[in-house]
Amino acid sequence: LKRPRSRLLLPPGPKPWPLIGNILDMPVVRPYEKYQEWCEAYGSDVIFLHLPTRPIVILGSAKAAFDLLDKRSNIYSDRVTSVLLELMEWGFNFGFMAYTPRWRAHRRMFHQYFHQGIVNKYQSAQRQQVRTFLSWILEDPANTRKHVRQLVTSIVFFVTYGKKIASMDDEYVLLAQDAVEGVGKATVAGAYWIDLLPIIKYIPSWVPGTAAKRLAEEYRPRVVSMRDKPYLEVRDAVVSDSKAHLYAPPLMTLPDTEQRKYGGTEDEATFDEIAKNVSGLAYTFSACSSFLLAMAMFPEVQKRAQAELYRVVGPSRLPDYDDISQIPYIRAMMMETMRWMPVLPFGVPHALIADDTYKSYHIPRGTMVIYNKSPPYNSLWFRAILHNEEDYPSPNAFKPERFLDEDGNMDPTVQDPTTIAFGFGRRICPGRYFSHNTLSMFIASVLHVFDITAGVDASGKPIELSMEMAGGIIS
Ligand code: HEM
Repeated sequence: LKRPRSRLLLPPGPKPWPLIGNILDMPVVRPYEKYQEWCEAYGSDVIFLHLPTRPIVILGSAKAAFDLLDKRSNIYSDRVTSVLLELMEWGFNFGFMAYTPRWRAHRRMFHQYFHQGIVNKYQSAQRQQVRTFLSWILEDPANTRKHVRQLVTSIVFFVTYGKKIASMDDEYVLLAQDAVEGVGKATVAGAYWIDLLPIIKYIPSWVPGTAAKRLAEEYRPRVVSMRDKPYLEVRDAVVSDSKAHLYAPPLMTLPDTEQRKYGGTEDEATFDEIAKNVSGLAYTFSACSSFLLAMAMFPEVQKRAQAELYRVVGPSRLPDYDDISQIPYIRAMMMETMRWMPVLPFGVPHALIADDTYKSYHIPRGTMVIYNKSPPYNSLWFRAILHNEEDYPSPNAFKPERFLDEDGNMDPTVQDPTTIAFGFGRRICPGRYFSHNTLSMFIASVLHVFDITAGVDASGKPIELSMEMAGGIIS
């Protein structure tokens, strides 16, 4: 009540109830469908929702997302700290931190290890892990999904801790999988009242209506184990100098440089948390899986890529990074994977640290901003941004050619989907260059040695594939 009211109108949206605002309107299942309905009903790509703790703005077009989250990223880079994620002990991960000096310190340090000029240092580990993965598929193609999960976990653990992951049922793979699953469940905006009414965290979890607390209690031990166990194991090995089981000089244990550099300084705690930051695992898993699905659904694309690989690499060796850089079609396939089935349908919500005005509407400080960029194929958002006919004709088709000119080179006039899929402004994904190297090696290596087709059912009939997503914050 004390805050001065702006004379401008708030963006349109469903009518709020006294006190509880739009709590009851918040969709829990397939929220993007409801968001789409609102945008159509109110004829606006900016929708406003009143919630007791903070308002929410939903952006329904790429233009609105760029205008606010990118061009005004000095005020749109905060995060809404989720009570539920905090209760699950996810607070150490800077992707969830508010726009504070602590976040800045983490981001700066993460950047030192993953910026564009340095990521190629990890290429040999990425290449080695992908090649090992090929042998798993050869032996056991029925478990491809599990192998992909093991691969992406192996790459991150190898680079961070110098550890090899022995099997797809490795404790660390399962821990990471479980912990990330908790994020998916916790982050559907408005799904849990605890984020709307934080007082719920003080109510015992046996009281009806405190499902979120029970969810947090279920996932907390898994998150804590994922965060601390591998880190402590490697740190102990470094301290006791028994590094025999480590295969590489890992990021976090380069004893002469990093440890000594940060030991005893204020940066030590930041470095410790960065070293435990295995974020990005689930994103890469999603992208690799979508790519495999696309290949099974669009065999002609697969054939063209294989022909290109055959031309450049030949039949007697596996592709390397130099080869990949000579094949624009592979680069185009990566872009198409990001566009066709984006990894984070809603991105990660940003929040606003100062009052703002957009399209003559007032957006108050503290508003949480969700950009609804890519839910399933048939929704407005998907068409509007990464599936719009104008930028991407026949948007449901997986067509890497759309990014190439007549001579087969990259066509700079086509909007690069990675400018959207990795987020915006000061919060843009800092792991994008690293992920690019993983994904390009994955695509080239898998296609060079395998044909990807749908599996068969019990009667031997090919399984029908569709591009429907399983839901949650990560596709
Ligand atoms: C296909 C793979 C990936 C995709 C599509 C992706 C996408 C994203 C998106 C959309 C965001 C949120 C940006 C925003 O708030 O606007 C993000 C944040 C982040 N990503 Fe990625 N990512 C991928 C892989 C990775 C990898 C491999 C790593 C780690 C090496 C990583 C580390 C992070 C971190 C630390 C953040 C939080 C940044 C912050 O809040 O300041 N990501 N990512």
